[in-house]
Amino acid sequence: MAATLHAFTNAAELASGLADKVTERLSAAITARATASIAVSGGSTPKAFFQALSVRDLDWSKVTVTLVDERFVPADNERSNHLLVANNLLQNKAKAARFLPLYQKSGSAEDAARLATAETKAIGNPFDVVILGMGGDGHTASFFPGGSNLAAALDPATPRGIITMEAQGAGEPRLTFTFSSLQDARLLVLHIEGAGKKDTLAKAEEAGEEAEMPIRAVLRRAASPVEIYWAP
Ligand SMILES: O=C1O[C@H](COP(=O)(O)O)[C@@H](O)[C@H](O)[C@H]1O
Repeated sequence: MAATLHAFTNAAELASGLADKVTERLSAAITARATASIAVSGGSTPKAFFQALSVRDLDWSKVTVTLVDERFVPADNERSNHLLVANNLLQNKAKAARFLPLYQKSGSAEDAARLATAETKAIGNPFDVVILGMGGDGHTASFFPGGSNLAAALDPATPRGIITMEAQGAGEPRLTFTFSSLQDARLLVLHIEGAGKKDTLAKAEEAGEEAEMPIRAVLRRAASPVEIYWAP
Protein backbone atom coordinates (compact mmCIF):
# COMPACT_ATOMS: atom_id res chain seq x y z
CA MET A 1 0.00 0.00 0.00
CA ALA A 2 1.36 3.45 -0.90
CA ALA A 3 2.80 5.74 1.76
CA THR A 4 2.09 9.47 2.01
CA LEU A 5 4.63 11.90 3.46
CA HIS A 6 3.32 14.75 5.62
CA ALA A 7 6.30 17.09 6.11
CA PHE A 8 6.18 19.82 8.78
CA THR A 9 8.50 22.77 9.32
CA ASN A 10 9.36 21.82 12.90
CA ALA A 11 8.62 19.31 15.65
CA ALA A 12 6.02 21.51 17.39
CA GLU A 13 3.99 21.87 14.17
CA LEU A 14 4.18 18.13 13.62
CA ALA A 15 3.02 17.37 17.19
CA SER A 16 0.02 19.65 16.74
CA GLY A 17 -0.84 18.41 13.22
CA LEU A 18 -0.62 14.78 14.24
CA ALA A 19 -2.67 15.41 17.39
CA ASP A 20 -5.37 17.02 15.20
CA LYS A 21 -5.43 14.03 12.84
CA VAL A 22 -5.56 11.46 15.66
CA THR A 23 -8.28 13.39 17.50
CA GLU A 24 -10.39 13.46 14.32
CA ARG A 25 -9.99 9.68 13.85
CA LEU A 26 -10.70 8.81 17.50
CA SER A 27 -13.79 11.05 17.46
CA ALA A 28 -15.03 9.37 14.27
CA ALA A 29 -14.50 5.94 15.87
CA ILE A 30 -16.52 6.96 18.94
CA THR A 31 -19.32 8.23 16.72
CA ALA A 32 -19.32 5.02 14.65
CA ARG A 33 -18.73 2.38 17.33
CA ALA A 34 -19.01 4.13 20.74
CA THR A 35 -15.38 3.23 21.52
CA ALA A 36 -11.96 4.05 20.13
CA SER A 37 -8.52 2.46 20.36
CA ILE A 38 -4.99 3.71 19.88
CA ALA A 39 -1.63 1.92 20.16
CA VAL A 40 1.36 4.22 20.55
CA SER A 41 5.12 3.82 20.43
CA GLY A 42 7.74 4.74 22.99
CA GLY A 43 11.22 6.14 22.49
CA SER A 44 12.31 9.75 22.39
CA THR A 45 10.20 10.98 19.44
CA PRO A 46 6.53 10.98 20.58
CA LYS A 47 6.73 13.08 23.78
CA ALA A 48 5.57 16.42 22.29
CA PHE A 49 2.83 14.67 20.29
CA PHE A 50 1.59 12.94 23.47
CA GLN A 51 1.45 16.28 25.30
CA ALA A 52 -0.46 17.92 22.42
CA LEU A 53 -2.92 15.02 22.21
CA SER A 54 -3.54 14.98 25.98
CA VAL A 55 -5.30 18.38 25.86
CA ARG A 56 -7.53 17.67 22.87
CA ASP A 57 -11.33 17.66 23.33
CA LEU A 58 -12.56 14.10 23.04
CA ASP A 59 -14.71 11.74 25.10
CA TRP A 60 -11.56 10.17 26.51
CA SER A 61 -13.59 7.84 28.77
CA LYS A 62 -14.41 5.90 25.59
CA VAL A 63 -10.79 5.63 24.44
CA THR A 64 -8.49 2.66 25.13
CA VAL A 65 -4.77 3.39 24.91
CA THR A 66 -2.12 0.70 24.66
CA LEU A 67 1.47 0.37 23.48
CA VAL A 68 2.80 -0.92 20.19
CA ASP A 69 5.75 -2.34 22.15
CA GLU A 70 7.30 -2.31 25.61
CA ARG A 71 10.45 -3.26 27.45
CA PHE A 72 10.10 -6.12 29.94
CA VAL A 73 10.45 -3.70 32.85
CA PRO A 74 7.91 -2.45 35.42
CA ALA A 75 6.21 0.90 34.95
CA ASP A 76 8.46 2.70 37.44
CA ASN A 77 11.56 1.93 35.37
CA GLU A 78 12.83 5.05 33.57
CA ARG A 79 13.07 3.05 30.30
CA SER A 80 9.42 1.94 30.47
CA ASN A 81 7.22 3.07 27.58
CA HIS A 82 4.28 2.86 30.02
CA LEU A 83 5.99 5.52 32.17
CA LEU A 84 6.47 7.79 29.14
CA VAL A 85 2.79 7.47 28.21
CA ALA A 86 1.63 7.94 31.82
CA ASN A 87 3.67 11.13 32.21
CA ASN A 88 2.89 12.69 28.85
CA LEU A 89 -0.31 11.30 27.30
CA LEU A 90 -2.48 10.09 30.19
CA GLN A 91 -2.64 13.62 31.60
CA ASN A 92 -5.00 16.58 31.32
CA LYS A 93 -8.19 15.61 29.39
CA ALA A 94 -6.70 12.23 28.40
CA LYS A 95 -6.54 11.20 32.07
CA ALA A 96 -10.00 9.70 31.58
CA ALA A 97 -8.74 7.17 29.01
CA ARG A 98 -8.36 3.47 29.84
CA PHE A 99 -4.76 2.27 29.57
CA LEU A 100 -3.87 -1.38 28.92
CA PRO A 101 -0.18 -2.09 29.60
CA LEU A 102 1.89 -4.75 27.85
CA TYR A 103 4.22 -5.34 30.80
CA GLN A 104 2.78 -7.87 33.24
CA LYS A 105 4.37 -8.87 36.52
CA SER A 106 5.37 -12.46 35.76
CA GLY A 107 8.38 -14.75 35.83
CA SER A 108 9.29 -14.42 32.16
CA ALA A 109 8.71 -12.19 29.17
CA GLU A 110 6.97 -15.15 27.47
CA ASP A 111 4.43 -15.40 30.31
CA ALA A 112 3.94 -11.63 30.17
CA ALA A 113 3.34 -11.83 26.40
CA ARG A 114 0.66 -14.50 26.91
CA LEU A 115 -1.05 -12.47 29.63
CA ALA A 116 -0.87 -9.23 27.64
CA THR A 117 -2.30 -10.99 24.58
CA ALA A 118 -5.27 -12.12 26.66
CA GLU A 119 -5.74 -8.69 28.29
CA THR A 120 -5.61 -6.74 25.04
CA LYS A 121 -8.04 -9.03 23.17
CA ALA A 122 -10.83 -6.91 24.64
CA ILE A 123 -9.72 -3.94 22.54
CA GLY A 124 -11.16 -5.43 19.33
CA ASN A 125 -9.75 -5.39 15.80
CA PRO A 126 -8.43 -3.52 13.99
CA PHE A 127 -6.97 -0.67 16.04
CA ASP A 128 -8.49 2.69 15.14
CA VAL A 129 -5.07 4.33 15.30
CA VAL A 130 -1.53 2.93 15.41
CA ILE A 131 1.45 5.26 15.78
CA LEU A 132 4.72 3.60 14.85
CA GLY A 133 8.21 4.98 15.38
CA MET A 134 11.41 3.89 13.71
CA GLY A 135 14.95 3.47 15.02
CA GLY A 136 18.09 4.44 13.11
CA ASP A 137 18.62 0.70 12.45
CA GLY A 138 15.26 0.42 10.65
CA HIS A 139 13.42 -1.27 13.50
CA THR A 140 9.81 -0.43 14.20
CA ALA A 141 7.71 -1.59 17.16
CA SER A 142 10.22 -4.14 18.61
CA PHE A 143 10.88 -5.71 15.23
CA PHE A 144 14.67 -5.50 15.52
CA PRO A 145 17.17 -6.62 12.88
CA GLY A 146 18.58 -9.91 14.20
CA GLY A 147 15.72 -10.20 16.73
CA SER A 148 15.12 -13.61 18.32
CA ASN A 149 11.50 -13.81 17.11
CA LEU A 150 11.70 -11.50 14.11
CA ALA A 151 10.50 -13.99 11.49
CA ALA A 152 7.45 -14.93 13.58
CA ALA A 153 6.70 -11.30 14.45
CA LEU A 154 6.67 -10.28 10.77
CA ASP A 155 4.87 -13.37 9.46
CA PRO A 156 1.35 -12.31 8.40
CA ALA A 157 0.15 -15.76 9.50
CA THR A 158 1.25 -15.18 13.11
CA PRO A 159 -1.93 -14.31 14.99
CA ARG A 160 -2.72 -10.93 16.46
CA GLY A 161 -1.26 -10.48 19.91
CA ILE A 162 1.99 -9.90 21.71
CA ILE A 163 5.26 -11.73 21.14
CA THR A 164 8.65 -11.47 22.84
CA MET A 165 11.80 -10.16 21.18
CA GLU A 166 15.43 -10.11 22.21
CA ALA A 167 18.05 -8.35 20.13
CA GLN A 168 21.44 -6.76 20.54
CA GLY A 169 20.17 -3.22 19.95
CA ALA A 170 17.10 -3.66 22.16
CA GLY A 171 18.56 -3.62 25.68
CA GLU A 172 16.00 -5.48 27.78
CA PRO A 173 13.79 -8.28 26.39
CA ARG A 174 10.84 -6.73 24.62
CA LEU A 175 7.11 -7.30 24.28
CA THR A 176 5.66 -6.28 20.93
CA PHE A 177 2.40 -6.52 19.05
CA THR A 178 2.88 -8.67 15.95
CA PHE A 179 2.84 -7.27 12.42
CA SER A 180 -0.61 -8.81 11.85
CA SER A 181 -1.98 -6.79 14.80
CA LEU A 182 -0.74 -3.43 13.56
CA GLN A 183 -0.79 -3.43 9.75
CA ASP A 184 -4.53 -2.94 9.25
CA ALA A 185 -5.09 -0.03 11.64
CA ARG A 186 -7.76 2.36 10.39
CA LEU A 187 -5.10 5.07 10.65
CA LEU A 188 -1.54 3.77 10.38
CA VAL A 189 1.07 6.45 11.10
CA LEU A 190 4.86 6.34 10.99
CA HIS A 191 6.13 9.25 13.10
CA ILE A 192 9.78 10.14 12.54
CA GLU A 193 11.85 13.27 13.09
CA GLY A 194 15.25 14.52 11.94
CA ALA A 195 17.39 14.27 8.81
CA GLY A 196 18.93 10.98 10.00
CA LYS A 197 15.55 9.24 10.19
CA LYS A 198 14.63 10.58 6.74
CA ASP A 199 17.83 9.02 5.39
CA THR A 200 16.95 5.75 7.16
CA LEU A 201 13.49 5.86 5.58
CA ALA A 202 14.99 6.46 2.11
CA LYS A 203 17.25 3.43 2.63
CA ALA A 204 14.28 1.34 3.76
CA GLU A 205 12.40 2.30 0.61
CA GLU A 206 15.19 0.79 -1.51
CA ALA A 207 15.34 -2.90 -2.47
CA GLY A 208 16.66 -5.16 0.28
CA GLU A 209 15.74 -7.74 2.89
CA GLU A 210 12.96 -7.00 5.36
CA ALA A 211 15.04 -8.72 8.05
CA GLU A 212 17.77 -6.08 7.61
CA MET A 213 15.32 -3.18 8.06
CA PRO A 214 12.03 -4.50 9.50
CA ILE A 215 10.21 -1.21 8.83
CA ARG A 216 10.17 -2.52 5.22
CA ALA A 217 7.48 -5.02 6.23
CA VAL A 218 5.17 -2.11 7.10
CA LEU A 219 6.10 -0.02 4.06
CA ARG A 220 5.67 -2.96 1.68
CA ARG A 221 2.94 -5.15 3.13
CA ALA A 222 0.65 -3.19 5.45
CA ALA A 223 -2.97 -3.46 4.37
CA SER A 224 -3.55 0.17 5.36
CA PRO A 225 -1.87 3.14 3.71
CA VAL A 226 1.09 4.39 5.76
CA GLU A 227 0.85 8.07 6.72
CA ILE A 228 4.42 9.28 7.36
CA TYR A 229 4.64 12.31 9.68
CA TRP A 230 8.07 13.93 9.53
CA ALA A 231 9.76 17.14 10.65
CA PRO A 232 13.47 18.12 10.52
O1 LIG B 1 12.91 1.06 21.04
C1 LIG B 1 12.09 1.84 20.61
O2 LIG B 1 12.48 2.73 19.68
C2 LIG B 1 11.62 3.12 18.63
C3 LIG B 1 12.17 4.44 18.09
O3 LIG B 1 12.54 5.26 19.18
P1 LIG B 1 13.17 6.71 19.04
O4 LIG B 1 13.78 7.00 20.38
O5 LIG B 1 14.19 6.66 17.95
O6 LIG B 1 12.04 7.64 18.71
C4 LIG B 1 10.17 3.23 19.13
O7 LIG B 1 9.32 3.41 18.03
C5 LIG B 1 9.79 1.98 19.92
O8 LIG B 1 8.45 2.06 20.38
C6 LIG B 1 10.69 1.89 21.10
O9 LIG B 1 10.36 0.78 21.92
